Amino acid sequence: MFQIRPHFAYEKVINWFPGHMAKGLRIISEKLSSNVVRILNYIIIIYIPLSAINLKFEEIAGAKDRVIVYNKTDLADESVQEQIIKSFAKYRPNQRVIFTSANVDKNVKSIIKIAAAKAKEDSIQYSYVTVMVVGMPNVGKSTLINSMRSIGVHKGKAARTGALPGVTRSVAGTVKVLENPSVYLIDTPGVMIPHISDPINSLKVALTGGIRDHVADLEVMADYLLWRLNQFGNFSYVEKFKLPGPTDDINILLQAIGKRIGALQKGGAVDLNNSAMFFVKQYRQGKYGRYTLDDVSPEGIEAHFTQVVDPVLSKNQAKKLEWAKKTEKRLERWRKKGLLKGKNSFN
Ligand SMILES: Nc1nc2c(ncn2[C@@H]2O[C@H](COP(=O)(O)OP(=O)(O)OP(=O)(O)O)[C@@H](O)[C@H]2O)c(=O)[nH]1
Repeated sequence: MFQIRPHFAYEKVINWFPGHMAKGLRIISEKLSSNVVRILNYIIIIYIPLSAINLKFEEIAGAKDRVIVYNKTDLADESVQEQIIKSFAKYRPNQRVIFTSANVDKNVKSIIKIAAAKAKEDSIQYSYVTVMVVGMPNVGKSTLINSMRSIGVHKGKAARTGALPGVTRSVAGTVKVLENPSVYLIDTPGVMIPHISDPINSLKVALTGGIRDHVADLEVMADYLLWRLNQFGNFSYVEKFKLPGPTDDINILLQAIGKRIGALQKGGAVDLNNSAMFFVKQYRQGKYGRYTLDDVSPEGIEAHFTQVVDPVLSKNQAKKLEWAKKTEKRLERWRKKGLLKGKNSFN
């Protein structure tokens, strides 16, 4: 009889934080702390609205004016948007949230309007506004920049896009997206969460395309996807791959997929990795419906903000304060010894 596993057992954490991301994060942080960037466009992929919040961005953004852009709305459950708006109103009342499908220019104009309003707000002090676009890999940053440019100044592509995560590898120059008032954008490399602590969250990020597939295990991703589809009561894979009925066994499904698409090895055995890749890619293209993988019930969101986001941010804040105090003490010692002139310059 068909039964779904009560829990998905997975203990490994998939972490992907290559050197270009660490460097990108450093430069993003420097530019943000200068006055060059006045708005931060923080893009999150909608089908993991909570797991994809990169607390590193939250931390370095500080009080900078920001717009949270949930992109790829064409691939996720639309009813989730209302829940997200409510939760931001409660936990982040100063942050604006916008839902876009950058690949078809949907709702992109709203972001240009926000930037234009900011430029007009203090036009005496500034003659233009610069918006930095940040987000995890593959969320659609470059696509959004191209879309804003096409809508705002009717010009073609400025940023390279690609289906693989990690296409943009360095912080680029500025791209003009509006003439009057002048609005510029800065594209940045996708920066992954430096250390994802929850194994299932890391699996979700990999499944939705944020981590290069060779770093994660495609068969495990496919297994998790199957388990979630079964949970949602979505058995469309049965007909698609001519199975006798639903299954909770990824091997049965991958065998069927391999035979159907001809993913076979030399001796005729099914190539499980290629079959898994086919299944996962189809999901990423929205071929299994529009599902959100995080728990976005009011309780789920509340738990995320109060038990995950806020404790991590306040812990990091406390660490920073402690570090600042230690530095001040050290400088004071050096000043007493006569090693420092004035506030903190050396003799
Ligand atoms: N379905 C859908 N696909 C999108 C959307 N926006 C972008 N994409 C696709 O997502 C993939 C990644 O887009 P990019 O714009 O290259 O993403 P990025 O965030 O710049 O990627 P990195 O260079 O890895 O940081 C591309 O295949 C885009 O066509 C969207 O709103 N909906």
